[in-house]
Amino acid sequence: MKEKKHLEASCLKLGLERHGQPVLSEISCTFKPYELTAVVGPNGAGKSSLLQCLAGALKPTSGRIELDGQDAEQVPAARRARLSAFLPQAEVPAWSLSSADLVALGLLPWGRPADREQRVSAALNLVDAQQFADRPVTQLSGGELRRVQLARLLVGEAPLLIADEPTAALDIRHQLQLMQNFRRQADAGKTVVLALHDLSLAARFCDRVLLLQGGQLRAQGTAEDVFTPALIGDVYGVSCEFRWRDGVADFVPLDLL
Ligand SMILES: Nc1ncnc2c1ncn2[C@@H]1O[C@H](COP(=O)(O)OP(=O)(O)OP(=O)(O)O)[C@@H](O)[C@H]1O
Repeated sequence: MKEKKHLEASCLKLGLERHGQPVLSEISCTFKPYELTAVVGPNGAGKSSLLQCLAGALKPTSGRIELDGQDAEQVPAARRARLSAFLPQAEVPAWSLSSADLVALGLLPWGRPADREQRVSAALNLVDAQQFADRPVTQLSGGELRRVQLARLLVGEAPLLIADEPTAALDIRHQLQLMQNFRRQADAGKTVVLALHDLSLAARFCDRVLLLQGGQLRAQGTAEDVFTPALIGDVYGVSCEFRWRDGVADFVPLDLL
């Protein structure tokens, strides 16, 4: 089957229960090609659960995910693996693979492409991790390992990229580099969905923001729509300011409410 360059993913009244507790309720939203979407919200709001449903790692309890209008549950697993690439929030390597071999796992849905080594090397370059290529992943620092895992996400050709808190372990240079990478991926036509805690990075790089609270979609829209002191103050329980300059927002949390 012809590989897709672009993919639209939708959640239709998505609901999820974990251990009998509702953690997502009636979430309806669409992720489009050329768009970088940030999923934000307090701890436990349901960001990871939503991303896991989108990636096919969790099965919704109600509602559904559609990929270009087709019910995702009807898409064969091998095909779904070529449509979306997913980086979970925390992933501890179980084996002592080299970084290059870990990155190459991101190419598995496409078999063993002839230019595998060049692709792995290019992906490691994207995250400034080429110097770790031969190093066992068990001998990397937390942020170095995260960059190698990000290279695994970026090495393939999936039109939908999903990453859960990709910047969390990274220093500021590598956070900026990574967000620029994701921006370029979206500008080239990919559908990019990131769970983020850093509201300034979300405002600066993302086209759309989904704000979750208690498993519900509290707001969605542009950063200007969603990042108001009243709404963010209410959802996170902090007084705050957004200082906008040329489309760049500095988010300043001021005090607990
Ligand atoms: N493996 C699990 N089993 C049962 N409940 C879970 C599991 N993982 C998460 N939960 C619950 O699901 C809800 C949503 O969690 P989720 O991890 O999706 O939130 P989150 O917004 O990603 O949070 P954080 O910002 O802390 O990563 C929480 O109430 C959490 O306690």
